[in-house]
Amino acid sequence: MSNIIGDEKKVKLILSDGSVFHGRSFGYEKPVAGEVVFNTAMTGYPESLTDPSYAGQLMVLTYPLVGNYGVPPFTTEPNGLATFMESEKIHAEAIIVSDYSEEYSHWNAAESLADWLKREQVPGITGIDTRELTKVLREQGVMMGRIVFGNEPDHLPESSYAGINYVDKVSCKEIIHYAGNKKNGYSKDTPSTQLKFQLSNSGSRSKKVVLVDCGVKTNIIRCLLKRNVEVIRVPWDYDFNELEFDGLFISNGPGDPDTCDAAVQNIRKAMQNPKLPVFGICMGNQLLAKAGGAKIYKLKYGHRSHNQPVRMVGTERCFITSQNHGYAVDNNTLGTDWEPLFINMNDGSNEGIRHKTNPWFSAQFHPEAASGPTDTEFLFDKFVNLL
Ligand SMILES: NC(=O)CC[C@H](N)C(=O)O
Repeated sequence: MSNIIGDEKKVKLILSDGSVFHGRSFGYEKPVAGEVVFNTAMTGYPESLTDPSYAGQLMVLTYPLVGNYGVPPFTTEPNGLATFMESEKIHAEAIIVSDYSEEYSHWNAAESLADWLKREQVPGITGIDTRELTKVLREQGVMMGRIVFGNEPDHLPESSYAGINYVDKVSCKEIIHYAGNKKNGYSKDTPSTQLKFQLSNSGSRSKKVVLVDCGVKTNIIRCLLKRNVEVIRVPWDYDFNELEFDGLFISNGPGDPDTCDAAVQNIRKAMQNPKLPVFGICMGNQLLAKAGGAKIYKLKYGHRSHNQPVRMVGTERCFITSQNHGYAVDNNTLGTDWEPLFINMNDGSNEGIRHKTNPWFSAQFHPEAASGPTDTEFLFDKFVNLL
């Protein structure tokens, strides 16, 4: 076996404030730049790397040991969805870890993280003091960074994150239909969740949901399909209003929601029907809020982890949630017809909104998890029950 440490090339992470972190390469070697963000989850690197919401970002994992359970095989279900990944490829620009483990062991592992990164041409760097790096990002806020190999010059072309429409880069390019899947079983709504909307009919025809694909994670589609709805996945800027459908879902997606005006206009048009059920997740929360007239701002260092506590407004119910976002809805700009649905218990920021009378709601966190806790999956039941 080759000595991976011996073969590793020296590599530098250079932050836009001038700080430099030295490490070693274990993935593909090409210089990259992106927004440096940290994720404090202890597991889930295959899901996070393939989450399209990480496009344009260099992902720092604060959990020190990474790679020890390898990477699952890339297989697809009959409907074309990836079985174990959140999309068909790695979307993060790079992964930055403290202690990469070349040795791996897991019943479902097909290859090492290093081999996967090399095949997908994504850099991975190890030996980085990720505690120190995270302290810098927490104190100064997220910033741009570059990864430079060996003796290459320190300067890559200028790059930025804000203002770039990453959604357009990762959204599907044409409409994709998925039939609902009765077989997987439809879990009934939890009566105790206290998120009450009037239930509409529950006829036998399977309901159609338009899914605005801003960079949708596989498990969101799966969570809808297993509740036996038909999903019509449309490109982020497609005007779906001419289609025949029973509910609107707005997906997660990378980057700055202020670059997604076309989607906001289409959502606003759909909201002319006050009875249409609408549910959004993450970027979907931000776009629904924008369609309702609210404003978005950028958090200092975002929420990326498996243990973000949120409280359902008007109740004492708290949930531990999976999150990945850098922007947030400004609660103070919500119109009088809207109210916060969830609040983050660490920093008080918005974690979801609801309309006071119409069946429109959204979550800033990820009820579909993948990876992370599944405690809020009942929100899909709420949505499907409204159809
Ligand atoms: N996961 C997401 O949908 C991210 C939403 C948005 N791009 C943000 O960073 O805030």
